Amino acid sequence: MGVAVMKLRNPPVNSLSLECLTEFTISLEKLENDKSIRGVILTSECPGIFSAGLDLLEMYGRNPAHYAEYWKNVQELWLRLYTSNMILVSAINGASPAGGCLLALCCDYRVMADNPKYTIGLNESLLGIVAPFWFKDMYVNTIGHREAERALQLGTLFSPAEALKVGVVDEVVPEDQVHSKARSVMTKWLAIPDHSRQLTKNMMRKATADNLIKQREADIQNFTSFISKDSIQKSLHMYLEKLKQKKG
Ligand SMILES: CC/C=C\C/C=C\CCCC/C=C/C(=O)SCCNC(=O)CCNC(=O)[C@H](O)C(C)(C)COP(=O)(O)OP(=O)(O)OC[C@H]1O[C@@H](n2cnc3c(N)ncnc32)[C@H](O)[C@@H]1OP(=O)(O)O
Repeated sequence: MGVAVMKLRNPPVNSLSLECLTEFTISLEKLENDKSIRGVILTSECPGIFSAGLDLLEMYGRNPAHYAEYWKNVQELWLRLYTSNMILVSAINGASPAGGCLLALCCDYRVMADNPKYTIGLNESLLGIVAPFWFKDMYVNTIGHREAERALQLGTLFSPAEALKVGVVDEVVPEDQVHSKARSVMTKWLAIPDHSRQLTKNMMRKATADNLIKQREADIQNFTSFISKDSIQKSLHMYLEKLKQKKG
């Protein structure tokens, strides 16, 4: 039926390394250029994790040129996903913090597994970093200004039930039904003529995408100088240590 399934596979936690981001963007571009493909189901092959978000090791202990290159690729993936002409449905089969949530928010419809261990949200503030304006814009577009304001400040990671209530996801289903539900949602969306759906999607999303396009270079510079600060590097170090200690 012209639907591709993209499975994130970067064990152990599907963090979005530079290599992973680049491969993702290229795969997406290929699908976009393949006229037989009208929809993509985005999911994960890592058990219990949709995506741990941006790779913290790409943002810690590197040089400014690396940060700039990394951020350019994060922007590129976001622009491609958010403005895709294809129907994107995410089958969220695991934890989805920060950049993981961003991937899901780019989709036209989000189905999440009903497992309270899985959480989703833009938790950047908990790491001592700040979600950039275009993450924020997409959050506001999805859940409204008040909910986004609160969730961004608190770095809230929502359980599936909470995410459904606030509108971060569109549907919560038993874990073993996430993929079948994503497929049935896709079937419904495929019934809409592409041209009218695409023009409508473009009308809804263009201003948000253009907001980044017109200041991409400044955004890269902001990110690079922010992430290079000693205080921010210290916060990231502490967060990485906390992740390590969780194990021991
Ligand atoms: C003024 C403003 C201007 C510009 C903008 C400026 C700022 C920048 C904004 C940047 C936006 C950032 C977006 C992000 O996505 S940041 C990443 C946020 N992600 C997280 O907080 C998730 C952290 N991870 C977890 O919570 C857990 O790992 C998870 C995903 C729930 C899985 O748990 P579990 O199965 O128990 O696995 P472990 O925790 O044991 O992890 C295994 C292994 O993976 C490492 N790891 C986890 N997450 C990441 C990651 N995101 N990047 C890199 N590495 C990660 C973890 O440390 C373990 O490593 P080890 O070596 O110990 O095996």
